[in-house]
Amino acid sequence: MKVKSVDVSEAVGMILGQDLTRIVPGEFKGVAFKKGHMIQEQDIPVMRSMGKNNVYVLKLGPDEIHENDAAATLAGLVAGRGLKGSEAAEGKVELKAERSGLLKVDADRLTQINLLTGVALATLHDGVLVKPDEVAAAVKIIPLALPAATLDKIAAICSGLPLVSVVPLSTQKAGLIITGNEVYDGLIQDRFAPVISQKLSALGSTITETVFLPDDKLRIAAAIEQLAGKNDLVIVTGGMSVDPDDVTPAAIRSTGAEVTVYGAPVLPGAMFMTAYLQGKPVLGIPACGMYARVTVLDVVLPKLLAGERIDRKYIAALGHGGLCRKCADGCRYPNCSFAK
Ligand SMILES: Nc1nc2c(c(=O)[nH]1)N[C@H]1C(S)=C(S)[C@@H](COP(=O)(O)OP(=O)(O)OC[C@H]3O[C@@H](n4cnc5c(N)ncnc54)[C@H](O)[C@@H]3O)O[C@H]1N2
Ligand code: MOO
Repeated sequence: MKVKSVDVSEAVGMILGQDLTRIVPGEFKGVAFKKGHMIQEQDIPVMRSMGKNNVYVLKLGPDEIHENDAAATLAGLVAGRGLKGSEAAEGKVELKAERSGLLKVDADRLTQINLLTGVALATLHDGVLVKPDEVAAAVKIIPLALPAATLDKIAAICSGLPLVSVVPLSTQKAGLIITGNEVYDGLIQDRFAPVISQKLSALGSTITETVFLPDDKLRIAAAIEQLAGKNDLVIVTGGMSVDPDDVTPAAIRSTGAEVTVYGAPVLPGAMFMTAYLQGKPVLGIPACGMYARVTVLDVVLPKLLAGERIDRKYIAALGHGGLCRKCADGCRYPNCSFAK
């Protein structure tokens, strides 16, 4: 990168090599044009009014890319579907969500890119829900000009596979089974159904049918099979722990469903179960899902609705951050460390 002095009238399209300060007594003193700015036609009279008839410009070498061009290229390489890039300015491009959905980030390749000198790529956490127009990631080029070879390395890391994307949630029908002798017999009023219904509808899905059953393994299993036949998803609440009356895990198993997880390193929600009955998810939700503001269900549901399989490895990885802080001054989830 070389610096040379040119007449401002010849500087259009060239890159300014220094900050230009403008002073209007009593009104303004500050940087009018920043180093790295690509000089535009309309800048010329302003520069002349500042007494600048000649300016220093940067001449990029054949293997150097201006920060804005490099940022735009980097953004294009890393962004997958559901994201749109802003105009590059000061070496930065923001990637905004085009729609609401689940943010997917490949954290390993993200680190590989950030290990390269001169580039910075920051994202929200993998697995968070984003709203339309929310900034989900930002790329920044650190020097004024980036070696072209760095972009080649990034292209190789991305190799056509986007690193960040937004996956829309599908609208699903769910069947709900509320277990518990005390609820079934009317000794206490059900408090679970409204909570599950609200959590699903907040994500655009619905409960089509709610069935109340005592702690009876065979009856719960039969209801699971029946509801799985009519819905995309079955949710069973209560009876998930270790008391003699806690028969929900055994009922789910007895349908022949493949249990991928029983026991999650997420508190609240440790006694959670995920199983698949003929490909349809069956979720066992422990009683904490009824009173705790946020549990493992809030973490898993968006993922499920984005079409992902809930397997043991995914649940095991939630352990790092899986402990809720139970903030005394009010819950801020999802803007906190829980299950990130
Ligand atoms: N010895 C152990 N005790 C407990 C364990 C354990 O591992 N060992 N786990 C604890 C954890 S963690 C949780 S969470 C709960 C899990 O509870 P369950 O899913 O088995 O829930 P239940 O025993 O069926 O009920 C507990 C409590 O909640 C009331 N309940 C249940 N469903 C409803 C409903 N639909 N509406 C209103 N209230 C409901 C129920 O009446 C009980 O009072 O277990 C811990 N204990
Ligand atoms: O399933 Mo209980 O999981 O942690 O409160």
